[in-house]
Amino acid sequence: MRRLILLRHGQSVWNLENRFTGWHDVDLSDKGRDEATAAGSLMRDAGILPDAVYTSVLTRAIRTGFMSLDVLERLWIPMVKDWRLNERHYGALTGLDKAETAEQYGDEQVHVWRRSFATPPPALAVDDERHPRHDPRYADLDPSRLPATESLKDTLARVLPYWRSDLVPALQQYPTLLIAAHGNSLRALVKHLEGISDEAITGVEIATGDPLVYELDDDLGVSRKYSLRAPA
Ligand SMILES: O=C(O)[C@H](O)COP(=O)(O)O
Repeated sequence: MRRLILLRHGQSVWNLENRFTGWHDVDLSDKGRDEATAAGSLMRDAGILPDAVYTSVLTRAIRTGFMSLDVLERLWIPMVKDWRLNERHYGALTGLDKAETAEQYGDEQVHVWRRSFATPPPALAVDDERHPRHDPRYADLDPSRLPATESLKDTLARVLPYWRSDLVPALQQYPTLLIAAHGNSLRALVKHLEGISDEAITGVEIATGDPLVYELDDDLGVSRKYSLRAPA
């Protein structure tokens, strides 16, 4: 049996401030750090010990993976960081207050931007300092691959090739694989793993700091799924 643990990072400072975050690199809040440590304790208490961790290139996910492994005394396992596990890019909404944006554009429009499958938020201009072309961590990537905004569909379109090229081989190598990532990059993975429709995925939420365990058969089909914070 293979095990995949999906872990959304703990609360970030911008989650706390209710701001659209996306690819902005904000760190964990104090509560988020506690959640990351608690996620490690949940894995330890369940006897679920990751053999490798895959994460994004954003501090809140990296630190969540690191802090949970620290509890497990497994900081020595391989840690792979890849931009394709980043949060969905929030485009021109990046940094805005979610409640103020809802007052300006209406709850319905903001809900469409946040949860519709295929409608992306307004895009960033290339010369906007928030555009990933200005961030040195993406300097080695062909600029045409860098998003100026993303819907969940766009996020899936970068996560899925990475699943096939890197995560599936990693699962074949490591019996228990931890992915420490983000609400929407994980929703994209969950959609694929569970075969959730474009409509139904709009209602799927992933809690911060709650390790979701997928037990997978040899063909990587899901045989069982449970949350470590609220086991069924
Ligand atoms: O990027 C963000 O702002 C959050 O991490 C996820 O936001 P959402 O709940 O609006 O998808």
